[in-house]
Amino acid sequence: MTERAPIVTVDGPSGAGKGTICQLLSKHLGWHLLDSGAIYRVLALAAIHHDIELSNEEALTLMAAHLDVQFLTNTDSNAIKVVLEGEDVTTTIRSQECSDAASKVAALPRVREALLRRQRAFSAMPGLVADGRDMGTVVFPQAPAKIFLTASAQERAERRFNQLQDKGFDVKIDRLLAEIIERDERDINRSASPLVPAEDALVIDTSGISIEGVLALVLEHVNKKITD
Ligand SMILES: Nc1ncnc2c1ncn2[C@@H]1O[C@H](COP(=O)(O)OP(=O)(O)OP(=O)(O)O)[C@@H](O)[C@H]1O
Ligand SMILES: Nc1ccn([C@@H]2O[C@H](COP(=O)(O)O)[C@@H](O)[C@H]2O)c(=O)n1
Repeated sequence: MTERAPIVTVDGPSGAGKGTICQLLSKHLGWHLLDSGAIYRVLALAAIHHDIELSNEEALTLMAAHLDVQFLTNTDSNAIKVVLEGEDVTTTIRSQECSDAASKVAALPRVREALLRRQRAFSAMPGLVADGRDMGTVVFPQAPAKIFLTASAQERAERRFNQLQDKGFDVKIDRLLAEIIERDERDINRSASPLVPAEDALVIDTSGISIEGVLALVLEHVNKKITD
């Protein structure tokens, strides 16, 4: 019988620290990493490139099933390089336009359905750390360790502000806060796979906790559920 890879799911709203924690955790454990948000971002970018309306569920579902995308992991840092139709789009998909477009295509039920198999294919030995909105509820409901990271919208906007300022972008905190609230509302209120903690998830409010502090809490839970 083939052994099932252990899975840790990390869900939560934008800016809660999922990507940061998942990269550190996957490196620490030596496990694979799924950045499911990047899949929705890539699909949104492909739609923009091919002039497909972000509400055209039929065309987007077809595109989702045939998307020519590669996720290449840097073995030193576990950072992921994203290649769409032969082009490195790692930075492009992080733009505000792609964030907004991704949350629009992600609200379409058939698009989500079409991406399920692609996401589940990331599960492989020795294990998987899966980052997203519905990893613990829909994509990997059988995962033994589930985490839901959150923080106040104000704190998440401030984190994003610092992140973008460090990269040299001219950003306004009020605009970032409004965008975070708008994206939260769309993710929480959609009918398909809404953003909600799995019943068996450990919810961690990371407001005022350092990245190292959050990682320690996550590792404690993972050790209890999986590696102990
Ligand atoms: N606990 C924390 N304390 C302070 N800053 C943090 C913390 N966690 C993450 N950050 C910082 O917040 C920013 C956003 O974090 P990250 O990209 O990991 O969030 P995310 O939940 O993956 O967001 P998204 O879903 O939009 O991709 C980064 O600059 C990161 O360094
Ligand atoms: N499992 C997921 C992951 C992401 N989304 C949607 O994609 C948007 C971008 O995700 P990031 O994590 O990269 O910020 C996000 O706002 C969600 O709308 C999703 O629905 N399910």
